[in-house]
Amino acid sequence: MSLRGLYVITDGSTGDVLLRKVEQALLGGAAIVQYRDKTTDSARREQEARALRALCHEYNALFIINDDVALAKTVQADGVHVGREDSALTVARAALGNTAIIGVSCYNQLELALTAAQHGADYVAFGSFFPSPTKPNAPRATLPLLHEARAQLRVPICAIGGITLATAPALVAEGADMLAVISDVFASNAITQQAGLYRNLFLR
Ligand SMILES: Cc1ncc(COP(=O)(O)OP(=O)(O)O)c(N)n1
Ligand SMILES: Cc1ncsc1CCOP(=O)(O)O
Ligand SMILES: [Mg+2]
Repeated sequence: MSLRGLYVITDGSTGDVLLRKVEQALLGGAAIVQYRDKTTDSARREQEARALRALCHEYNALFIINDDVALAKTVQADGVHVGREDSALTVARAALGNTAIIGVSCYNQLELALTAAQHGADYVAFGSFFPSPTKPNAPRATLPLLHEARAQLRVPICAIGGITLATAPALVAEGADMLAVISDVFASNAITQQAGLYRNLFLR
């Protein structure tokens, strides 16, 4: 299990639909799954997180929780993803320990990524690279930023935001280790096939 490949992020589906969609993405070769649920339904969130963890591990994929360090700890997720509105990296690390994977959003700021890497982030994420149907107001990152980040950083780099199969190859060519995708995988009516096309970008 490595920090490379297709990184799918759940789309707000719940229950059986959520599990079915994620399993389809795993069948297509998703390497990492992030549970992103912005609701406050803590009982459902915990139940879904436990089920997703088990499913991901069946497929040898990593399971990451968005935002919620406490939930990541409760369900023994592989890690957590935090942004500027969330727990600080140091707080997440103290809660989850050294073996947890902690990813940090760096938007379009290389300085944030250099600091995160220095403080022990396991990966950094830049984006949104393209207009995102999921998060239309996200800050915009550019391919030259990604190029410069690749030159300066040794930690794995994740690209996110409005990614499609048309734009994905350029991100990989500029040094993205992971492509984080919501809509272009989960809004597809052939999720497994779509995930497989992303997975193929990482074969070497
Ligand atoms: C892999 C990955 N990269 C970036 C984000 C965005 O995180 P954040 O800025 O905290 O925004 P929300 O996703 O919490 O709305 C992410 N979730 N995953
Ligand atoms: C969470 C997040 N952060 C920046 S863009 C984004 C959403 C990505 O979703 P999509 O792949 O549908 O653009
Ligand atoms: Mg967040």
